[in-house]
Order: sequence, then structure tokens, then C-alpha cells
Amino acid sequence: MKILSAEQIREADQYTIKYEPIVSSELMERAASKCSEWLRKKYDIHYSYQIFCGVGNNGGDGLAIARQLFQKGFDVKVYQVAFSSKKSPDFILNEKRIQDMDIPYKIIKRPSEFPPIKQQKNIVIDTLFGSGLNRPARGLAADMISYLNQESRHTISIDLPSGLFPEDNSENDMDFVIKARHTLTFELPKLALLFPENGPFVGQWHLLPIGLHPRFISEAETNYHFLTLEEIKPLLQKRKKYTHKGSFGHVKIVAGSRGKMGAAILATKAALRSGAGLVTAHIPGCGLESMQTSTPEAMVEENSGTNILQESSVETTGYSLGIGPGIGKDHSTKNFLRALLKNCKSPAVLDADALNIIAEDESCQKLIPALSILTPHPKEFQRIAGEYKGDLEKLQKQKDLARKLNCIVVLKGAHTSICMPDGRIYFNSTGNPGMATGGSGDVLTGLIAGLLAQGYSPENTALIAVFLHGMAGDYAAAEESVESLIASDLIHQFGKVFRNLIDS
Ligand SMILES: NC(=O)C1=CN([C@@H]2O[C@H](COP(=O)(O)OP(=O)(O)OC[C@H]3O[C@@H](n4cnc5c(N)ncnc54)[C@H](OP(=O)(O)O)[C@@H]3O)[C@@H](O)[C@H]2O)[C@@H](O)CC1
Ligand SMILES: [K+]
Repeated sequence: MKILSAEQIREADQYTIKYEPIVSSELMERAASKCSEWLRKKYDIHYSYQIFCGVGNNGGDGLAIARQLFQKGFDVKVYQVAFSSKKSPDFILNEKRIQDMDIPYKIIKRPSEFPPIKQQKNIVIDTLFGSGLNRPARGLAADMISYLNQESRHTISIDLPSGLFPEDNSENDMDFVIKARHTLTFELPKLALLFPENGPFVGQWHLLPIGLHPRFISEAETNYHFLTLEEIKPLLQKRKKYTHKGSFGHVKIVAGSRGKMGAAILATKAALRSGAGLVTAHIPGCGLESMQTSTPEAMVEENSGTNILQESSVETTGYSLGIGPGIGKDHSTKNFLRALLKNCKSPAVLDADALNIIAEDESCQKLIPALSILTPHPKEFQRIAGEYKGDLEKLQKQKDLARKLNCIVVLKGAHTSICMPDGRIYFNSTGNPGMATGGSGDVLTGLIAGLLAQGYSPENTALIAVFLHGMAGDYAAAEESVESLIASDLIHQFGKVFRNLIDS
């Protein structure tokens, strides 16, 4: 699914009006009815609504939602926050409609007129600003936002939390942005909704399709995508009947050190469960027994080091390498990694301490095979890409790094972003906070290496693996809980994930 800029969404809006065709007030009515349907499904008739409107089309949405809820018998109160006298035509039309229906409607001109916010079974609907915000909120609008953030326990923002810019908030004043519990956004996600730093404002966000013209969307150009099931399913290969283990490649997991063998075991198990034909674990001697006992399906190749990986010759040809989980940063391990990368000619997966080592050694970065997949978490990413101020700058650094190394950079987090060397970025839609747990990244490394071995292109491998990994997390959280989720649970869910994705 594409992520378009506010400018493109405005164009999509105009294109739909012209070519569907539909009058703009009807498009607003459609958007509002999607919202009121969503609300009615979630909250029963005992809930009341306080709807705060600006004077643009976002405010117009608020007025239309108010009328629709009122018509269904809900207790609705509407407030126009008069921060400007320039009302949009569709706002004016909807204002007239609610006035004709005797819906309680007040105009707020100063903070002393802010109404008390009901605390029980009450929802505040925020329609002060949407995608038309063109400067940080100030004056009356800013006061209103602060007041609602302080008083309302349950705010739902329409299209965007008011005060949040759809893309770039680096210059914004975040004290004057609504903190919503839910955000109902139209048709396509906006970039700002995907940034972890905006989580406190956006809450949970939901996409409501409003029928913007499909031709405009399919022709619109963008580097940003939101990765959904529809895009992943066609990428997956079904196993053919006449195949044998040699058809599915050979993974080599290069991982572990004394005290961190768990990382190697998790990555190895994940590679096995990903469907790779054969998996070899290249580990320090101290891990031999634990690996063979816990993971009898894997072969073990002992490194010359007992406690850490140190220089020894490693065959790389014919393998998909997953390098880094639990290897530490000992001087000998650094030398080992350098020699390994020198030797390795096909795309590999680099994670954890492998990334920390290359972060400290620029010359080592040049040895990474083209189209390798790097999977840093934010701290590792910062070490390798440098400091950044906010998530937009972080995204730019991710693009710079992918281009510089000619690699795929998978930046882990809520909505993990996958950046291709040509600058395309995919945000993942699966996963949950329970996955922020030790070993979760090791599982991803094994899964990526396992898919790579089976002949998926590096690009498709990264997309599929991240999506599957998140989906496994969602299944695990549904069966147990977000709190209790541990990394092995993810591997246990791979079977169900594959079955649901490939067979259905
Ligand atoms: N596109 C779609 O598909 C559909 C879009 N729809 C809806 O339309 C919304 C976009 O509407 P929009 O363009 O009218 O802008 P909106 O966010 O209401 O605000 C603009 C007003 O705010 C003002 N203003 C701005 N910043 C300000 C500030 N800091 N402080 C004070 N004032 C400020 C600005 O005035 P000015 O800059 O001229 O002073 C103007 O008056 C979109 O989010 C969605 O909800 C749906 O109805 C149908 C389908
Ligand atoms: K809003």
C-alpha cells in the first residue's frame, strides 16, 4: 500500500471529485460515515460525544460525524473553535445542516469558554486540524489542544491528531499536539503515523477506506510503502512436489560466544523453521553441546576459539550466511569478521555485534557483499549511521546508509522500516510491543538467512521475513499475551504463519 504526501492526498481528493465524479461535500459525507460507523461499532449508545471542530474540512468532517451520530440517537455536543474566520465551503454547508437540526452547538472564541469535559462514558472527537495544518498550532487552537490533553481521558482524532503535521514534525511544537487514544485516518497511512516518536499522539491508528480514485493511487509516485498481507502473499513460493533438501539451500549461522549461545541457538532454530534445506551453525567450541542437544537438526562447525569466534577458515561458498547474534566485540572476533566478509561473495545477513563491529570500522563496511541485509535496532543503527534528531532524520540516514553500502537496511522497531539501496522504504504492518524482548532479533536473523537460502531475492527476503516475523509475534501474543511473549514463541508460530500465508 502506498504512503502518499499530504499534497498527493489533496490531489487524490480533487481527482476523485472530478473523475468519479462526486461533489466534495458527498466525499466528506462518505468519510464522516466511515468514522461514525467505526465509532458505533466500538462504543454503545450509552456513550456521549463532545466534538471539537476547526473551520477547515477536518472541522467539516466533525460536523458531519456529529449529525450522523445524533441521527442515530447519541448524545452529541458540538463546539466550533473559532481560531479563524475563513471557513471552508463544506464546513459552512455542514454547519448549516447541524443548525437546522437543533444539535447543541457552541462557538468558542476564548479559553474561558472551554466547556467541562465529561469523564464517564464520554468521547472527545478531535477535528480541529487535519492534513491542512500549515504551521504549528498557536493561540486559541494551542490552548484548546492543551486543555483537551489535560481534561479528556478518551480522545479520538479524525485523520490526524490535531497539531501533527502529516510528514515532517522536526520544527513542530509537540506541546500543542493532541494526544489521541485512536486516530481514524482516511484511505492511506500518513508518514507521521508510522514514526515511533509520534506514538504518544497518534495512539492506535486505523485506516478507513473512503473510495479515493484507484487510478490516481496506482499512478502516484512515492518511495514510501506500507507492507500489507496483500503484498506479501504473492511473493511466497509454494513448495513443489519433486523437491529435496538440496532444493532449499544451506544456511550458515555464524553466532555465539560464552554466555550468549542462546542467540546462536535461536537464530539456528529460526533458520530451520523458515524452511531452509540445511542449516549449519558455526560457533565457538563452548557451544557445541548445547547446540547439538537443543537443535539436533542443525550441523555444527566448531570455530577454533573456545569462548569466542576467532580467526579460522570458514567456507562461505554455497551458503546463505547469518552473521552476528551473540558474537561480542573481542579483538579476535573483529579480525574473524573481517576475514569472513572478505571471503563472502553473496548477500549475507548482518545483525547485532556484527553491526557494532562494522560501525567502529569503516574499512570493514566496504567488505560487506552487495545486497546484504543489515538488521540494526535503533541503538545499533545510531552507532553505524550517526546521531539524528527525530524519526524523519533517522529515515534519511537509513536511506543514506542503504545507498552507501548498497545494502538493504532493516531498522527494527514499531513499524520496522526496510530500506532498499535505491531509496524505497517499506514500513511493516505486523508485530506488537511484546516483541521487544531478548532474542527476537536473533530469530529474525535466522529467518532472513533461511529465506535467502531458498532463492528469494534479497529484497523479497527482507520484506517477507519482517512481515512473517511480526505476524508470528501477533499470533504468539494472541495465544498468550504481549507481556509474556519470549523469542522462542515466535519460532513456534512459524508453522501456522506459513500455513495461513501459503495455503489460504
Ligand atoms: N483529502 C481527502 O481525501 C479528504 C479530506 N477530508 C478532510 O479534509 C481535511 C483537510 O482539510 P483542509 O485542507 O481544509 O485542512 P484542515 O486540516 O481542516 O485545516 C485547514 C484550516 O486550518 C487553518 N490552519 C492551518 N494551520 C493552522 C494553525 N496552525 N493555526 C490556525 N489555523 C490554521 C487553515 O487556515 P489558514 O492557513 O488559511 O489560516 C484552514 O482554515 C483532511 O484532514 C480530512 O479530515 C475529508 O473531508 C474528505 C476526504
Ligand atoms: K484532527
